[in-house]
This record gives sequence, structure tokens and C-alpha cells, in this order.
Amino acid sequence: MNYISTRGTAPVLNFEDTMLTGLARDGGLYVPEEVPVLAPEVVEKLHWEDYEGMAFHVMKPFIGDTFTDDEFKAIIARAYADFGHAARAPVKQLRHGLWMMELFHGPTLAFKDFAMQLIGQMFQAVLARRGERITIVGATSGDTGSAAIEAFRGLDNVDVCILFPHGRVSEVQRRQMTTPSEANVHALAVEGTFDDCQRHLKDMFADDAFRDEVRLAAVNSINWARVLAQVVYYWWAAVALGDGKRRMSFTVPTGNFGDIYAGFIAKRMGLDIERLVVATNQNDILRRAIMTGRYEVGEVRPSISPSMDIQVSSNFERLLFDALGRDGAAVSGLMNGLRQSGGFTIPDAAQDYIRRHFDASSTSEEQTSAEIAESHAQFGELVCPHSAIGIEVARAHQNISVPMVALATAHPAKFPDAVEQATGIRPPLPPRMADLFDRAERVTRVANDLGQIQALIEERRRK
Ligand SMILES: Cc1ncc(COP(=O)(O)O)c(C=O)c1O
Ligand SMILES: N[C@@H](CCOP(=O)(O)O)C(=O)O
Repeated sequence: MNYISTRGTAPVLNFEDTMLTGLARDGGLYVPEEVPVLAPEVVEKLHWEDYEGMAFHVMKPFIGDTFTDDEFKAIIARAYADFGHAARAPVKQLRHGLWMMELFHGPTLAFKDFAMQLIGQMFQAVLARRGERITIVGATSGDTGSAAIEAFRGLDNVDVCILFPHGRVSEVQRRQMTTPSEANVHALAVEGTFDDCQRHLKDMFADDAFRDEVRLAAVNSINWARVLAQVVYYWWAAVALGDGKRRMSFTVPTGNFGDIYAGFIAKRMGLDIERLVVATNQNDILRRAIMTGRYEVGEVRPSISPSMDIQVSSNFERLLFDALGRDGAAVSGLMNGLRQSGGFTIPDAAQDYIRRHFDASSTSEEQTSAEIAESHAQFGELVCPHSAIGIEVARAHQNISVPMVALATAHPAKFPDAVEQATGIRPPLPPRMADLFDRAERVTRVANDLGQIQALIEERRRK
């Protein structure tokens, strides 16, 4: 399986190099040259598999000869061993026709663990084989950073530097990033927004000298391996509810568009998905882009769902590539427009392509809060604000003849203030992190300036 860049001019790579490279040298994102359709006899087998077995069958066509089957099975087993639920991603019915898939039973209590625990294991295997070391730089609005630190802490051949927007993540998220004491973990609080952090990260990849010197690696969803690992749970839900043969729809709380794009890949692999519904908070650039065709960056407005306080949504570029007939030059043109004028208009045919597969709605702060209360009152579920946005939008898009699955992307205890305000109940942290508030924090505050951030990374990483 080969991977190509969405901008069309970077080298074609195999899976292993795609994972190590992160962002393509031409600024684009890697995507598979073609998406493999899962053979009916493989789909038939999925029924009998646990989560790990399903992960093996779903991801195997994408990884080429990077790992033998036995190596890959062992990697998957290690990745999910520390999850706090035997089903890994339990699918619960909320009401007639509406289900919620809980993706927050991993070690850092958000869906990011599904991919991050896996790529942590894959990176370790590949780096050990090659005898190489890397510097991971990640941009986070809260969850990717903690998941990355958990997956890579303590490794000799990896430094992990996480940029998060100062004052714009929840206290639990911040402490998850600032309390690990391992010398290879570097939490950097940037005086800016998540979009600033993500822009600096992409600019570091565009700086070839820096990139090569520190051996820069990415664990955000710009890395294809992150998206791939997230494809698995769409199959998991579909097999749980209909043997992988029944048509269904998914509603996904969305920010950087990685999670829902993974659902789109599952669809292209043959999963019978009717609608993929983008659910956003008041930072609704994706809803506007999908409904009007105009992608226009605005001010980020802090919300009670801070992980989704995002304007520039990196994986949307992967969808645009497909929607534009896989024309890298056309994607480059739109991305240049974004850099220069903060927006672009999606050509009509591409808009039609996108609307054939995706719907989109946003919720206000008041609606999100009301849905947290309603989910508790009606279904007996305490949900985090991001998951509440998914459930609220799923209700609105439900077509009773097609099961709708809303993705619950984080544990309520990561956002206790919003949950308590809506329900009067403060969700406790699970026992394994009950002492989070007693641990000492270690964090460096840094100006919203690429040069200063790069200098800090150069200084801190172990040579
Ligand atoms: C809890 C939570 N929900 C939803 C999202 C949005 O996911 P994506 O960025 O893949 O669209 C994020 C961040 O990415 C998140 O941390
Ligand atoms: N919400 C995310 C933002 C980064 O998303 P990613 O999927 O590209 O890593 C976060 O929690 O950091």
C-alpha cells in the first residue's frame, strides 16, 4: 500500500515511512493511493472477533509489510491492554434508533487513546528496528497532548513536546500534560489558541533544516496512522448493531475532522454508512463550509467544549482532495487561498460530493449545557460537553429507519465544571488518576512565536 500527498508533489511513501514522516514535504497530508474494500469473507469473520481482532482485520490492508501478522497482533494487544472496559468501545442504546459509542475508556479518558496507544507501540517497534530517535511535536486543544504523553512517556529514543493554548484547556487536561515527571516529556503552554499551536507545528514541518535536525515526527491526526486506528471503531459499532451489513449513520463531535474522516474511510472500505454528521460547537467553520461552500476562518470563541475550539481543521484537506477528484494542484490552490486571505470557496462539484456523504449542525453553549442535563435526566448518562454536542445533533438528524450512533469522545470527569453546572453532579476521576490534583506540575510558558518555540524545543530535547 502506497501513500500520496494531498498536494501532489511529495514523494510516494509506504506505510512505515508515512507514519514516521507525518506531514508531507509539500505541506500536504498523506492518504492511501487507493482505499481497499474489505472482502465479504473478512466482513463475515468480524462478527466473531473482539476489538483487537477486528482492529487487525480492518487495518491490515493498509500497513503493507511494515509488520508481520504476529508482530501486528502483539502490537494491537499491547495497545488496548490498559483500557478500562472489556469491550474497549461499548455501544449503548439511548432510545429507539439512537446509540452512543463510548470512546473514553483508555488511559487518558478520551477517544485519542484508541489511536495514540496503538501508534505509540508502532513507533517503538519501528524505531527499535531502525535504531533511530525522534522528536515528536504535537499541537493540542487538550486531549491529543495528554494521550501522546501517556503513549510516549519514558522512552529513551523519543522526546515528546506538546504545545497547548495557555488557559484554554480544562484543569484535568492541563494536569494530565504537566504532571508526568519523565525527562522526555515537555509541556509548553503557548500564549495563543489551538490554531496558533497547529500553525506553528505545520511551519516547523515546512522548515526542512529544523525538521531534519530534530528528526521531527507528528502524532496529530495529520499523521495517517492516527486516522487509520480510528477507522476500526466504526466497523466495531456496525458489527455490534448489524453484523457490519446493516446501513447506519454516525454523528461525530468534530474539530480537526480526523475522527469523522476515519468514518468516511470506513465507508469507502465498504461499510454501509448513510450519513456522517459533523457536530460542532459555536466554532462552526465546518458547518458553514459544508452547508454554504465557503470555508472562512473567524475568531476562535472559547467554549465549554474546549477540545473543539478549532477553526483551521486540518483533515478537511483530505476530504477536499477526494472531493476535487484527487487533484493535488487544486488542493494547493485552495490552501494558498487560506494562507493568504483566510478562506476559500469550494468548487460546486466538490460541494456536491461532500454533501452526498456529510451533514453538519452546530450547537450553542446553552444547547450543549441543556443536552448534558437532558442526557442525564432521560438516559441516566453523565456525558462530557463534546459528547453532548454529538447527542444533541444526532437527535436532530435521526431518521428512524436507520440506526444513528453518536460518538462519545471524552469522559465527563475531564470537564467536571461543565457537567456539574448542567446536572449538579461532579463526576469523579476514575481511581487510576484519583491523585491527579496532588501531583506537582511542570510546564513552560512560551510566547506565541515560532522562533521561540523552536528554540525551546532545540534546548529541551535530549540529544
Ligand atoms: C473530546 C473531543 N471530542 C471531539 C474532538 C474532535 O475530534 P476531531 O478533531 O477528530 O474532529 C476532539 C479533538 O479533536 C476531542 O478532544
Ligand atoms: N481536539 C484535539 C485537537 C487536535 O486534534 P488531532 O486529532 O489532530 O490530534 C486535541 O484534543 O488536541
